[in-house]
Amino acid sequence: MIVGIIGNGAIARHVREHIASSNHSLGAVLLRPERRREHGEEHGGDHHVYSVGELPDDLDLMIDCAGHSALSAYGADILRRGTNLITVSIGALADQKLYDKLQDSALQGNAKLHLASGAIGALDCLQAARTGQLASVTYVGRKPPIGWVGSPAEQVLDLEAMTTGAAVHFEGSAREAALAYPKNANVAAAVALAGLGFEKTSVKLIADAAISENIHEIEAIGDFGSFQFQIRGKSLPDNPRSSALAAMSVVSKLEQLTNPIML
Ligand SMILES: NC(=O)C1=CN([C@@H]2O[C@H](COP(=O)(O)OP(=O)(O)OC[C@H]3O[C@@H](n4cnc5c(N)ncnc54)[C@H](OP(=O)(O)O)[C@@H]3O)[C@@H](O)[C@H]2O)C=CC1
Ligand SMILES: O=C([O-])CC(=O)C(=O)O
Repeated sequence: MIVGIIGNGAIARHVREHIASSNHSLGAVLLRPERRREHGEEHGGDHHVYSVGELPDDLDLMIDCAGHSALSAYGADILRRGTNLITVSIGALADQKLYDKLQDSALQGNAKLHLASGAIGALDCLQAARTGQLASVTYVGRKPPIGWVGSPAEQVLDLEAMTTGAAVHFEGSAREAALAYPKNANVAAAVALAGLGFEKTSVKLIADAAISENIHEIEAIGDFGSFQFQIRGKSLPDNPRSSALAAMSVVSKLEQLTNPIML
């Protein structure tokens, strides 16, 4: 496939490395229009483009690795032009207007928006469990203080001074979490979409000085029984906020779309 990527950050770089060593080829890297000045006007060997209109016609797939504002800015136009899109910015779907717009655009363009599972697992279990009755789903996201820098946690905690202990800085619904923490609570949105929805999924976010990994936990109870899931994810070397598994889940989704037999 000829694949385009939105963004040039930690997740995007991981995905680009995979594409470079696969049978796929990179067709475009979509960056903010402001970046055009830094890179010059030409579309050099880096495949840089600065708007959806500049994307090549022969793209088979776009991958959003750039966060909520990018999905909001480009997602609908990409889907409307008939290009399938993988996104890791799942929390953006907590905005119901954006959700509806993306859905309408996908239908108009006969394209699909594929959600990468991100930094969490067990979403298949939740999806199956919700076809029976799900009584409750709670998600707890725990990161070292540095993982919350730039988030609303800074308004209630002195993250830099936090060298011991753990502190809850958010408790509420998955919708509130996903909208307030666009770089940190995409997992809350994934859990909500797989299970009980944005309102009924309870979320707790914790800064924990005693850990070095991003720990995500789900507890679900329903007609199926109950499960507890915990993952201790290493962060990407160039972004302590983002788990490596989130980038790997994008690669996995790309493979799912191309392999003839896939779980
Ligand atoms: N589903 C999940 O479990 C997870 C999801 N995520 C999501 O993935 C996003 C990216 O993570 P990561 O790669 O670690 O972040 P980085 O900060 O390393 O990179 C973000 C990249 O996106 C670009 N970007 C941001 N906004 C726009 C925009 N409006 N248009 C074009 N480019 C844009 C940035 O460009 P510039 O330098 O110009 O700003 C930068 O290249 C996170 O913000 C988060 O929302 C992250 C981790 C887990
Ligand atoms: O990468 C992670 O560990 C989780 C994350 O940032 C998110 O949910 O947005």
